[in-house]
Amino acid sequence: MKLEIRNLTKTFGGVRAIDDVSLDFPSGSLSAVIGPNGAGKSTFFNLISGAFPADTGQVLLDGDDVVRLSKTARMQRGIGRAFQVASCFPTMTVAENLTAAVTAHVGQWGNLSRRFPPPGVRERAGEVMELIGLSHVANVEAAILSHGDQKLLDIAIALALEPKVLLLDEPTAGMGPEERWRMIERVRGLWEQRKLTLIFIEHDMDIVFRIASTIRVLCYGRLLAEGTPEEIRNNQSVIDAYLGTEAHAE
Ligand SMILES: Nc1ncnc2c1ncn2[C@@H]1O[C@H](COP(=O)(O)OP(=O)(O)OP(=O)(O)O)[C@@H](O)[C@H]1O
Repeated sequence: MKLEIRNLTKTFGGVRAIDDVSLDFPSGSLSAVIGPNGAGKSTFFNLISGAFPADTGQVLLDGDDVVRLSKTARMQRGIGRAFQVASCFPTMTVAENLTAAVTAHVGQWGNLSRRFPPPGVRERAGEVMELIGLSHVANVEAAILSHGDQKLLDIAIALALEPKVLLLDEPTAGMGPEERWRMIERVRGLWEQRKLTLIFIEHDMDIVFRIASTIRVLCYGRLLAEGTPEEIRNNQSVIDAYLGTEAHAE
């Protein structure tokens, strides 16, 4: 699914968090959004997912403007999102969390409190678990998972809703180097397998340069540059505003 952003703007008080940003994300593309702290990256995701209303501009999904739709309606149209901080039910197991997400997705909220999920739901939850590599912890409570597995669960919950466009806000935040690469390889695998239009925010430039085919740089709410890893690495304004500083180091 193709995502096009047209002249998107959002202000908070006097701050232009996103300032007239237009960007195209072709169907099946893998893009990174980078930029210094406070550049507007999370706000950009919030405007796409519908967590915040935009002041002006359009969010087009395969040509249809969804900017006035609610978060839930956008989710139903195919926009999925996983967060910096895991958003699962901590006292439920991995399998239960996914079963709940799939049940909700198939419009069976009323069934959530029942002992047995509706037909097909358990299988679908199992598929997502397999796909993301969490089957070995299916019966473990979310709260006691490792940090990396909690993030994977968060992505799995987003995937249970069968998104076409997936937004990942710092999927590797807080992970050690080894766990980080494992996570990113899994994300790349998902993107390939599901033919997702995937957009991720990331501060680790090694990861960004290694896996993104296109990089978009935000700075003070504006689009500073976009291009291939090679183009961005050599872009003087990006070096001045971001890469040449320590701002991207965690
Ligand atoms: N809910 C909000 N209310 C008021 N101001 C906000 C809100 N959300 C973001 N802002 C402001 O908008 C600007 C952009 O913030 P945003 O969190 O989108 O940046 P970011 O690039 O994601 O930063 P970071 O890399 O630190 O996560 C900042 O000046 C921030 O203070």
